[in-house]
Amino acid sequence: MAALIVSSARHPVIASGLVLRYPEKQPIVLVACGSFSPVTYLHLRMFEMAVDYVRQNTDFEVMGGYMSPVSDQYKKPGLLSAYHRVNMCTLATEQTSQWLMVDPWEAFQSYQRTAVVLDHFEYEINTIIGGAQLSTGERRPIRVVLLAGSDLISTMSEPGVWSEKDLDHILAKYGTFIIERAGSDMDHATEALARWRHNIFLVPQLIQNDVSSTKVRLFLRRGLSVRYLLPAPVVEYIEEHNLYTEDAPSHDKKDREKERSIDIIVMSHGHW
Ligand SMILES: Nc1ncnc2c1ncn2[C@@H]1O[C@H](COP(=O)(O)OP(=O)(O)OP(=O)(O)O)[C@@H](O)[C@H]1O
Ligand SMILES: NC(=O)c1ccc[n+]([C@@H]2O[C@H](COP(=O)(O)O)[C@@H](O)[C@H]2O)c1
Repeated sequence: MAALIVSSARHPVIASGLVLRYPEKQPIVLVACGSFSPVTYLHLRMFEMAVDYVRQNTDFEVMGGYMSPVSDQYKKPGLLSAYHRVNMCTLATEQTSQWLMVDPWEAFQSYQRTAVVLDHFEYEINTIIGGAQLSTGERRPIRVVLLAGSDLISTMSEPGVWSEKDLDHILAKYGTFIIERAGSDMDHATEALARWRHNIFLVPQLIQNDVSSTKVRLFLRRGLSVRYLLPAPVVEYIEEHNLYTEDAPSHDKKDREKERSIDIIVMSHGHW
């Protein structure tokens, strides 16, 4: 499918046929699903944290990392058009990394559940590309693994957000690396998911950083600088296209609370 072929053109590992460097390891790719409105350094850091965790604690080898921006039909408050979100993710990955990519397949169509998105990656990487290649020429399937923050995983215990069938499909077949997120308790996030424990890897955030897209959007609306919170080409893209200046306040209670708390901090420092 075009999505991955486009990405592979600039990806040395995929361009060379996804060659497994350590044959004794199990090859994996990391897939992060989300709004990325806009992409922040924390989104990129999630992948680096997962790779450090993989090296130190597992027998996996990470062959690549993908961001998969959600479709416009997700209709989350503050969700800019897929066109701009994919462009920003592309700038962020192309200019900062050799192994991170954006796959636009999910973004430019109707809303797709995460289980379906992971199946798409599984098909593209194993059926179309043929998985990983060993130096002997032998091929080995690559496991697709979901990469997510603990706030997203905690929604897996909320009624009505994920179907039981999808949860089993995602956690039994693929598994997940969960990145600790400030304000979202990891134990709470996973307590209802114990039956898939063997496929859930908890990655602690050793340097606390709670940058979020909601905060970045709020800063932009208030005319505050977001430099050094996002990759410079993304900041320039936002300025050039005058994005997020008229972002509507969120309808979501949790997001409104986040915005209010930032407003209080900013006002107490006398910015307006
Ligand atoms: N600061 C962070 N720490 C850990 N995980 C994060 C952080 N920011 C985003 N993520 C994770 O990145 C993925 C994509 O998130 P998404 O774009 O929906 O981010 P968000 O920053 O929470 O957005 P918004 O603020 O618009 O709700 C999710 O799995 C989310 O949990
Ligand atoms: N049932 C599902 O497949 C399901 C439920 C909630 C969120 N998600 C995904 O999680 C990602 C992030 O969502 P939020 O930005 O709402 O946290 C999105 O890609 C969304 O599609 C999937």
